[in-house]
Amino acid sequence: MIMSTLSEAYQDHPLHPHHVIPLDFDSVRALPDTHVWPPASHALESDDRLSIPTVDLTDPDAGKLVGQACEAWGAFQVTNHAIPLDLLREVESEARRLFSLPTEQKLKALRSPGGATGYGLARISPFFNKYMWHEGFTIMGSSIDHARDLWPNDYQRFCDAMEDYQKRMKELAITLMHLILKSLDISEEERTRVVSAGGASTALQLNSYPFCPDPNRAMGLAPHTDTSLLTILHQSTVNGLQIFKDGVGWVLVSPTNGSLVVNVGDLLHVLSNAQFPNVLHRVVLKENQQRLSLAYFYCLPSDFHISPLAPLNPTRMPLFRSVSVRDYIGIKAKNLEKALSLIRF
Ligand SMILES: C=C1C[C@]23C[C@@]1(O)CC[C@H]2[C@@]12CCC[C@@](C)(C(=O)O1)[C@H]2[C@@H]3C(=O)O
Ligand SMILES: O=C(O)CCC(=O)C(=O)O
Ligand SMILES: [Fe+2]
Repeated sequence: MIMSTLSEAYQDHPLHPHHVIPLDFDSVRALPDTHVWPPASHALESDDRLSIPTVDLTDPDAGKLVGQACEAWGAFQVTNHAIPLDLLREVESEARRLFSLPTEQKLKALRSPGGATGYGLARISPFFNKYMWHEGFTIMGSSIDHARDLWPNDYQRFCDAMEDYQKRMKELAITLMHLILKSLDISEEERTRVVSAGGASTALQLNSYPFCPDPNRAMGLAPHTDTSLLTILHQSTVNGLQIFKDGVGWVLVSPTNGSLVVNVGDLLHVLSNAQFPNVLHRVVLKENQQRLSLAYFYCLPSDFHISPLAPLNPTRMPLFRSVSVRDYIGIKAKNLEKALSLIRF
């Protein structure tokens, strides 16, 4: 069976170049009005009682703990995940090398309006009337074409690091997906059908939040949910990621050395019949330094039809109609966070 790639699903929804081309961050001395946001509502400092759970993947109870975290928070951190610290450092350093290039050089790898990969603003940009203080670089599989445009004589190091990282992240995503679906009592056959389809449809997003002259009035990444099944996030040492918990508000997710943040995305929310919240999150700029993050999205191919998986807990009635990933991406490209309500019965 030929799985259709995720990038095909974005071709039908081209963005206006204004929503692709980032600001020339090097040349700005003051925050332009186009980038001024109303003050972000305050977030609670996380402490042991009020932070996403941390799960040690070598814990014999890891499956149960991961299931509980998905249900209560739609997010958790993992430790002992077997991703070498050196690899995390290497990829972060290559990402830093990329974003440190002069703007005109980065624009050589600009994402095309209907494209999915390359340098540019976040896809959610058109839904907001102000621009985010953010630049991203999206990779799906090989990064060689864009890397060659950026560094004609020195692209191999970048490509090797990104390839190695995606390979290791895929293994971790598969492990996590099996644990999570098992916690929902999904049969092994059904788990394998979903998880192996996902392997063909992944993306790695390098995020940079450049040094900002007025961080309290800017927005790093506006509140959003990820479209993925799950997202595995590595954040550099700079604070900024916050997640929204119903009844509590915005909670800071502080970077802890070597642990990775896992978010439930829209697709897993649907498969779980809304048992797992697709976590709303944002990035604020509070600190006076550049922030980097690496987000690995484990998705499903665009011809995959998503609907709640049996057995259906807790209601035993499916809450969503079946829709292809391609159609869901189309609905989200037009409606953003209202997309899920449009596929709900
Ligand atoms: C697979 C993907 C998820 C993503 C769109 C993309 O094609 C690659 C970029 C991803 C990203 C990263 C920043 C936040 C986000 C909402 C966005 O605008 O681009 C996500 C997209 C998503 O989850 O829908
Ligand atoms: O930078 C971060 O911490 C979050 C990034 C993110 O939410 C994303 O890439 O979807
Ligand atoms: Fe995100």
